[in-house]
Amino acid sequence: MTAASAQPPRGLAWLIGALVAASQFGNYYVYDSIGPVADLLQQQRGFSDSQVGLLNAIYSLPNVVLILVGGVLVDRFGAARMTLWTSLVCLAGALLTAFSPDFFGMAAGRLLFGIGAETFSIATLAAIADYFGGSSLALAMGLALGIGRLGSASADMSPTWFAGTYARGWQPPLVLAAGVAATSLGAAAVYWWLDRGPRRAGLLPTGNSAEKFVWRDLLHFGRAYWYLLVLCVLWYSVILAFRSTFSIKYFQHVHGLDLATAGEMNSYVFLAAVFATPAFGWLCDRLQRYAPFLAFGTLLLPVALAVLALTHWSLWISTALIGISYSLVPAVMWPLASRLVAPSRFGTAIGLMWVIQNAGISGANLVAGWLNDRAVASAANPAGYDGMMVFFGTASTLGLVCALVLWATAGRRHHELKASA
Ligand SMILES: N[C@@H](Cc1c[nH]cn1)C(=O)NCC(=O)O
Repeated sequence: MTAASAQPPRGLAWLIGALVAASQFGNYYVYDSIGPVADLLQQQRGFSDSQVGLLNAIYSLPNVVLILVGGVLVDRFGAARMTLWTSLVCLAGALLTAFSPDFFGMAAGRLLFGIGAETFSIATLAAIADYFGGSSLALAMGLALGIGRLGSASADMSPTWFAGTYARGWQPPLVLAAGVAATSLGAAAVYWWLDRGPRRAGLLPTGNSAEKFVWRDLLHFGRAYWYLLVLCVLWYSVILAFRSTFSIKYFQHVHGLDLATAGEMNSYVFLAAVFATPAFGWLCDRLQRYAPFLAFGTLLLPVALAVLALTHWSLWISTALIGISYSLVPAVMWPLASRLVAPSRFGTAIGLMWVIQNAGISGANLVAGWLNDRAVASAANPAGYDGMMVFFGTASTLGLVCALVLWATAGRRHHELKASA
């Protein structure tokens, strides 16, 4: 992840960026492949909401510990090798999910996928940092994140694009997801192969240069970092448990949409993020204001949930609000994190945030599934979803409080944020 003094050729850097983004597309497609089949899994395999929630929760579960190890491995073995290895693990997980005969096999597949996918995401960030040491770094990261969102949107649109696949039941869509994971592996393999040249030429770090991980480092982060961490946990837990697991079903059962329309509605959030995430990042960099944008993006989430749960307004309104939130918060959060901690601690800081974030996402999926099952939520009993919406509304409002405290205590200007770190 360290910058080399001589840079690889620009053309090669953008080619590697494109390959990494293509690989990230597959990773996010598989991540979001459960939501569109949630209803089919219930109808055809008799899964409960808790079981559906567990299929996404179990993705996050191993990362409660492993993501710190993953970061160290990326530093040790290099981004290219880790991107390749972890995309292989992701493919194995996607195949196991699609072809396993029972729930436990599927859950094991999602577990395996989760083990690969989060470290894969760190490796892709490291890959971009390797090739874009200069001024295009935020743009390149924003673009890779944006293409990843396109993968999420494609998974949600797949009931429309591949209606025949869904008509044949729960399994063919998951086999399709495994196919997408295979293309992700292919892109990672080409990246690994291309990367050998500049690495051997000494234009990139060769790996094996990991700084020793010191637990004491964690205590040196300032107050603002901890507010950001709690905000990260609450906001991602709600947005991922809702948008990636339960929203399609919620739209079907509470707002009367069919599967294809519900998937399409959900996908617009991700589609907006494809373009808006890099654009918002560029804007925040230009204006050098982070905390107010973060507070605004965070505010939109509980507002959108309230609109969904308490009104009969057009679903376009809540979709637009969540779309802006989903684009704005990540575009600001990661650059802001880099301003809150010393550069030498950035990996540790992100690793720690993701450890707790994964615990939160996992817990939110389990709690929401349990609340729905307890209230027997279904198309015949849409009020059964009220508990889940209160839970998500409360958590996202607490996230907003963290964003406001962060803004009030440390966030007037980015240099003040730096001073508070
Ligand atoms: N740790 C990941 C969690 C995630 C998000 N989508 C799939 N997994 C993360 O925070 N990534 C950054 C992001 O905004 O996607």
